Amino acid sequence: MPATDTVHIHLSDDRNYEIRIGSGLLNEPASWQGLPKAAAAVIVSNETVAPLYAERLRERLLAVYKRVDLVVLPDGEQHKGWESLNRICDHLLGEALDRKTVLFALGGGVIGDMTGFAAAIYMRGVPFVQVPTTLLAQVDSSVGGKTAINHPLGKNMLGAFYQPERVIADLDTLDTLPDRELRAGLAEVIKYGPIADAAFLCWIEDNLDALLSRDKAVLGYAVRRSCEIKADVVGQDEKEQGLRAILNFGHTIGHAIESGLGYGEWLHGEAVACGMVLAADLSQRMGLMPADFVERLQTLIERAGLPVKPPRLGADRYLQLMRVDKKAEAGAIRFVLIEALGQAGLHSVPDALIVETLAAHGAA
Ligand SMILES: NC(=O)c1ccc[n+]([C@@H]2O[C@H](COP(=O)([O-])OP(=O)(O)OC[C@H]3O[C@@H](n4cnc5c(N)ncnc54)[C@H](O)[C@@H]3O)[C@@H](O)[C@H]2O)c1
Ligand SMILES: O=C(O)C(=O)C[C@@H](O)[C@H](O)[C@H](O)COP(=O)(O)O
Ligand SMILES: [Zn+2]
Repeated sequence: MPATDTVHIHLSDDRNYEIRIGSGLLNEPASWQGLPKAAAAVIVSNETVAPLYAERLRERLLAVYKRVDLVVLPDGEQHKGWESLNRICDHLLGEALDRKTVLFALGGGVIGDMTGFAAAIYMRGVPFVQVPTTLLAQVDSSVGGKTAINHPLGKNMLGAFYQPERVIADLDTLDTLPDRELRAGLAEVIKYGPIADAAFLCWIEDNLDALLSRDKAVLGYAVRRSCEIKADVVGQDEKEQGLRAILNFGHTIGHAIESGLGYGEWLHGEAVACGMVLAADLSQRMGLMPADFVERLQTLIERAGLPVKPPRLGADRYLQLMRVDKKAEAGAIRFVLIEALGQAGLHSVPDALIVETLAAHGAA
């Protein structure tokens, strides 16, 4: 049996679940035992991931379920919308699959978010399991139950909070991940340092080269520590009434970049990386953090091969895009700012200061 790290996420009403992390977990029969009983399972994946891992997963699931279907969606952030969601629902309804059917999201965050949303709405809710195959999905999107699709006017604007039954993060699936996607995943790993764990930020700085060269033990620790931090935050504030917003550090500008450019041109992790640099700068301009913090974070993000210079969409366009951010209230844009290393909070920022910051970074 492969070495497995298990992180527990504690939620109200006995909805706790496990995040299992390790090499070879896809092949491990125990990964798929003890899930809700059902006649059928459906693997949802995409054109890139399905040929790599779907057959292996299907074989394992056939030991548990009489029937295992596969729905293969087109690949890409631009396909995280109604059409793909309908494809999943069309299959479930077309095959008359019952409300016990278990969905398995096999892929990155795009597949995970859409499969979770389909699970939330099909017959008002069927169980689902996250099988994340990107670094980003293993450290972030598979955990915590945010499910969604994009709308042309805003990122993740249609969705539900709906928790998976279990998360199975097989580190071996990262072997086939393109370098650009690995770096994008590192953006969300880096995020956890400034918002929640100063020591983890130092660890990332010290281990960045090993992460980039895909040292399995180092990657495993990054996944585990990230999941621990996220599980702790989500356990305290599942539906983002307050604390959970810290996980959105870098996302106010990040999401504006993604939707402003049309989904898919910048990867989510790339947009978040750049958004974190600007949010760090805003933290300084608001008098919360010293200038050397901004330099430190920017240096790390650059070392990770991630972008730090935002696209020049113009200040008005950025403001327009950010006013539909889910954290905005009564038209006021709110940012997650760093208050001390390892501590963050939600702050209203005057438009003039946002414009000044955008201009300083060549975005306006
Ligand atoms: N729900 C959440 O809490 C949460 C958190 C962070 C991000 N997200 C969402 O996640 C999405 C980004 O996720 P992502 O970065 O995983 O992108 P992604 O799902 O688009 O996957 C990235 C690319 O890698 C490919 N891929 C996946 N696994 C692979 C593997 N093992 N080998 C080779 N190729 C592989 C995919 O086909 C895709 O081309 C965004 O939509 C973002 O909004 C959600
Ligand atoms: O889990 C969360 O909460 C997060 O904010 C994690 C983010 O990395 C993620 O991109 C999330 O989907 C953004 O949430 P949204 O509510 O701003 O759409
Ligand atoms: Zn994110």
